[in-house]
Formats: sequence, C-alpha cells, structure tokens
Amino acid sequence: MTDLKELRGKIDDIDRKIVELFQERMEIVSGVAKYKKEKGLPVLNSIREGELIEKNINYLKNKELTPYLKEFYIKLMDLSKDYQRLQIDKAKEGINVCFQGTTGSYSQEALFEYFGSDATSYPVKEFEDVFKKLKDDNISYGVLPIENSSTGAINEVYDLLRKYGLYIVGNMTLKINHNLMAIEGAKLEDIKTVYSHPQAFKQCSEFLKDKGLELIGYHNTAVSAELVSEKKDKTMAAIGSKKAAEVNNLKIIKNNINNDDSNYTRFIIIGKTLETSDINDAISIVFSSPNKVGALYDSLGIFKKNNLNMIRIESRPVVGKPWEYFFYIDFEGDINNEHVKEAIDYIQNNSSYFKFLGNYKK
Ligand SMILES: C=C(O[C@@H]1C=C(C(=O)O)C=C[C@H]1O)C(=O)O
Repeated sequence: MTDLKELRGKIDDIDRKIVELFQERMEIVSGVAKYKKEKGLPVLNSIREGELIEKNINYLKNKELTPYLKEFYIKLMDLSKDYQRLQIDKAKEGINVCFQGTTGSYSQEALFEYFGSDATSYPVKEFEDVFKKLKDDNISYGVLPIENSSTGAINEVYDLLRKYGLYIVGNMTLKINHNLMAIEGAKLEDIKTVYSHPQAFKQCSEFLKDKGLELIGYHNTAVSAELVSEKKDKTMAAIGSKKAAEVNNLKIIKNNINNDDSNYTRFIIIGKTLETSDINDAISIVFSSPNKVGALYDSLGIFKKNNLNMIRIESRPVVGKPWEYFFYIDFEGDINNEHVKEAIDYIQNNSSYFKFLGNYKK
C-alpha cells in the first residue's frame, strides 16, 4: 500500500504549483479588470466562461473527472470575478479629485458624474488652485469648467492650461439648471441682493433684468449659497444648483431661471500625465501663429489635408504682444494615427508657440 505521507508529499508539491499558477492567473485577471473599467464593460462574460469550461474539459484525459473540473472552473471564475470587482472598487475609492468651489457646485456634480460617487472630492477656492493642487501626490485629477453653451469659453481656464504642464485626460458635459434660492420664509419681493458667479448672472440675464436687484459676483455658485445660508438675511439670495440649495438648507424661490433651457457646461478633467488609450478620440492643442499673411490659414489647412475634423477653435490674446493670439484647437483623432502626427508636426514646426494639451474621449 502506498504510504499516505508520500501521497501527501506529492499533493503538497502539486499545490505549490497550483498556488503559483493561481496567483499568476489572478494577476492577469486584475489586468482584465482594469481594461473592463476603462471601457465600461461588465465583469461577467458568460460566453467566455462557457467556452473556457468546454475547452478545458476537452484537455481532460480522465473523463470521469468532467463534472469535477466543470465545478472547479465555475468556482475559480467566481473567485476571479470577486477579485475583479474588488479591484474596480478599490481603483474608484483611491481617486482623489480636486475641484473649484464647494459642496453642491456644478464642478463637484461633474466630478461625481465622471469619476463616480465613490471618488473623494477636494474643494479649492480658485481655478488656479486646482492646477496647483495637482502638485500634491495624493491628488490625481482636477475638474474645471471650460465652456458654456450660452456664454462661451471660460477664458481663465484656457489661459491656465498654457501656464501649467498638465494634460486634459477627459471631458464631461453637464446640463445646468440655475435656481434662485434664499433662506426659509424669504419671498421674491424681499430679495435685494443676489450672489453668484458672474457666468451665472449672464446665463440668467433675462430673469434678472428690470428687477432692481444688486448683483454681486462671487467665486462660485455654491459658495454664494453657503454665504446666503450663513447670513440668514431675507434680502439676500443666491443663484445655483438644486444641490447647492439642498446642502445649504435654502429654499428655491424660482427654479430654472436660465435664459436658455438648453444650458450646458462642458468640464475638462486634467491630470499629471498624458493618458493614451484606443478609446480616445479627441485632441486639444494650443499654438500661436506668426503675424504674417496666410499663417493661420496654412495651419488650419493641414487639418483638411489630413481629413481631420476640427471640433472647436478659441483664441486668447498673447499678453504683451498686442493683436497676437494663441489658438486653441480641438479636433477628432487619436495621437497614434499617422495623419494626426503629420498635422501636429506641421503646426509645431510652423508656430512660434506650441503645446499639446491632451488626447481624451470626446
Ligand atoms: C477574466 C475575465 O472575466 C470573467 C472571469 C473569467 C475568468 O476568470 O476566466 C472569464 C470571464 C468573465 O466572466 C474575462 O472576461 O476574461
């Protein structure tokens, strides 16, 4: 009779190999989880599981073991999916993102939409603070408004993108509904002063006109709501999101006061490194053309020559050089595409200033 000790010794040797292979398999599974997270794919893929079980059963020499091997794979893949879910959750928890404003601001709303509500959000006072804060090791990304569908570009953010060596890694459009809010008991007739971001005043100009209200520009819509809540003054109101009213215990006196119901703000996500991925389909660059005949025409012509669709163009003045401009171009493409490379090379070689701002998903 075979010695039990000897058999167990053999099992121990096999188990060591199994542990090694199990670990190796789980490491690869973790890579699959990362890919699925990026592409927004579900963890479970029943078709792949079915094929995998069938294929591995075919490798079996002892067919009596078929139901056992099947069960083994079902359990193994359940563990694999548990591990993938854990990796995905951990990746979300670990993300610290900075935004300008305070709790309840539109930027924070965009942040949670983009990163999920498990992300940790850090408020800062000024747009520039978002860029500065990214120097901290524990902050991975920043969220900033870049343009509004009714009032146009947020110039300060465009200028800051040139100043700091950071990259646009994502993009998020949010529908903006502005509300007039004040403390409990206040009525529209009581309001004398309204606090909000100047952009919000512009977006609600129709509602605000001819009401004799004093408009006081403030850092941010949600900070304005916070102020009105603190002062407990019936003559003060703020313009901001429903969320800002909620978190500051304010009552909405009038909702949806924006001039245009289709009022959207586009936010950008900035990061420390250029993030490339095969799902990225938009590119942002900034350059300045020499002040001579046809220079800008030639630069823009290169997009047509390479069949690249320009989505947006903005210009900002070059401070200290009157009537010279920085041109910000967004166009469709992936940095690894040859036509994109050709267009970028051309612009880079024919501009007095050039900066690559990022490749991200449109
Ligand atoms: C690893 C994957 O995710 C899940 C787990 C599988 C596995 O552990 O082999 C197979 C299919 C999916 O349900 C995958 O999709 O390949």
